[in-house]
Amino acid sequence: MSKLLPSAPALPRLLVSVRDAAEAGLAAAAGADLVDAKDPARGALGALAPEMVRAIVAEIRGRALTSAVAGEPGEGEALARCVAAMAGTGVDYVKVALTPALRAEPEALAAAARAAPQRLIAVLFAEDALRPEDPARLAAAGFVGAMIDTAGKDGRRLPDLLDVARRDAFTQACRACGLVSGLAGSLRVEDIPLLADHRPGYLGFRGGLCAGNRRTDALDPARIAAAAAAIRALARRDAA
Ligand SMILES: O=C[C@H](O)COP(=O)(O)O
Repeated sequence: MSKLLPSAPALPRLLVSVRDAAEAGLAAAAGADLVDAKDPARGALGALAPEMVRAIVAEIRGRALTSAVAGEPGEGEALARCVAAMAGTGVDYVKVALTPALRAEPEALAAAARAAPQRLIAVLFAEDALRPEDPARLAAAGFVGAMIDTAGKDGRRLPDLLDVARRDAFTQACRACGLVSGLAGSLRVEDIPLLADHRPGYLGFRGGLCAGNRRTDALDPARIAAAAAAIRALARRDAA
């Protein structure tokens, strides 16, 4: 497994959010490319305690890439602090939510990127205004990736909140400045072919891979395997 996520892969990688080491092992064994540490009981970007993230990294032992959520800091100083705390756990990538106001603060963004060099991914929410200049600003500040997720977790999925043109504009803008892009937001396995057409770096899942589609329930290894198989099937579709 390469240590780096490519910004323009032929096929998207599969990100699965996990809440503990047991789920991390299960997700990697079932086919997750990127095991993402997150507390689903604490909203869209709930951070786990650093000790739990260390346990997840230890469980994975290089079988997959790892990422961890550093939360949703509201202002510049807290941003770098949250990022630094998660970067110290040894994860491959740190994900942090950026409000529209924070996205317009170049110094705070650069300080955050310095706290996790070559490892920081911005999370933008589909409910907020997405500005065409966001990816280039993030790349200039030193971020390596940007993803869109949904904040509300109210049953609406990413395709309900962001139309094809806006999803495509986002992934294209990321590729143009060398950022890894991610798409997530209450996705289901059946969304994979549609969203893969935008050529994102990865597709992110939690609820859609849990029993009953409830993100606070346990991950279902059969659903993770089905998502991994759906991504592999894209290669056959594209070759046909
Ligand atoms: O980072 C990706 C996610 O954890 C998405 O969660 P969700 O599928 O429950 O919206």
